[in-house]
Amino acid sequence: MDLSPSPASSMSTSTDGGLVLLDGITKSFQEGEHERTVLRDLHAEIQSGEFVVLMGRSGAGKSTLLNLISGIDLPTSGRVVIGDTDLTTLSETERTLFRREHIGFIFQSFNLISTLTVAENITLPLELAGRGDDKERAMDVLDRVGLADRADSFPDLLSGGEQQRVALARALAADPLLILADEPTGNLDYETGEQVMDVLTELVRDYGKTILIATHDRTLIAEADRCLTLHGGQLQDGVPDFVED
Ligand SMILES: Nc1ncnc2c1ncn2[C@@H]1O[C@H](COP(=O)(O)OP(=O)(O)OP(=O)(O)O)[C@@H](O)[C@H]1O
Repeated sequence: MDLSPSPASSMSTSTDGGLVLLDGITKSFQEGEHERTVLRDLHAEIQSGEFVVLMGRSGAGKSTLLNLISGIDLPTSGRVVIGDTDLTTLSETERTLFRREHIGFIFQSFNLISTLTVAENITLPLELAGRGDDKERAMDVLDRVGLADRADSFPDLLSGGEQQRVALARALAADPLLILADEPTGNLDYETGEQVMDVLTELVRDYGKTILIATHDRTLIAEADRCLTLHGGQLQDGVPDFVED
């Protein structure tokens, strides 16, 4: 497989337009002598351009699933196919390269590098993906999240909401086809979380991105094309009928 950097838009989707295919995913963790199965023969497909919200009780396996889709972790069995690439056939290094090029990940805890400026936090992943030190691109996405004037600041000087907006800019900068967000507003107060989600929703729509967001925030369901709920190790279409923890 050729993993050399290429425009993300060149990645083809499977013949029926599916961008993400989860085919019989089972994920178990060893806990001492016991094996704990979190995901069990899970099947799902996400189409290119879809905005999907992932819900489920605490401990249902949302982070586990996002880690499998991003190739950070591997399933115990089953296939994770992104476009025409089966991540389960790649080495760890190949999965890292694939992730840099095609997937933007937004974490609950922002995960910015405190010793780099805001702009450098955005250009570093671009450099790692072989796209050079693209300051113009960094300034463009920073402008879109309303933080162009903070480009030379260090992340610790920014508020939580501002730091998460930088993380959104970083996720979008490499022009990935797929964005994964793991409770992106979990560390923010309600109002700031709403502002960050407004920016994220607008950018995802404007840039035509496919996004899967794990969240407990039911207000996001109205923004989404589809809601998937993790329950009993499997994905169900629709809104959870239980009260979230
Ligand atoms: N590396 C690991 N080793 C062992 N168990 C793990 C590991 N990662 C996750 N788990 C277990 O898998 C289950 C699902 O965890 P996960 O973090 O995916 O849930 P979640 O739905 O994201 O929860 P929350 O909404 O609280 O963030 C939990 O019981 C957790 O303890």
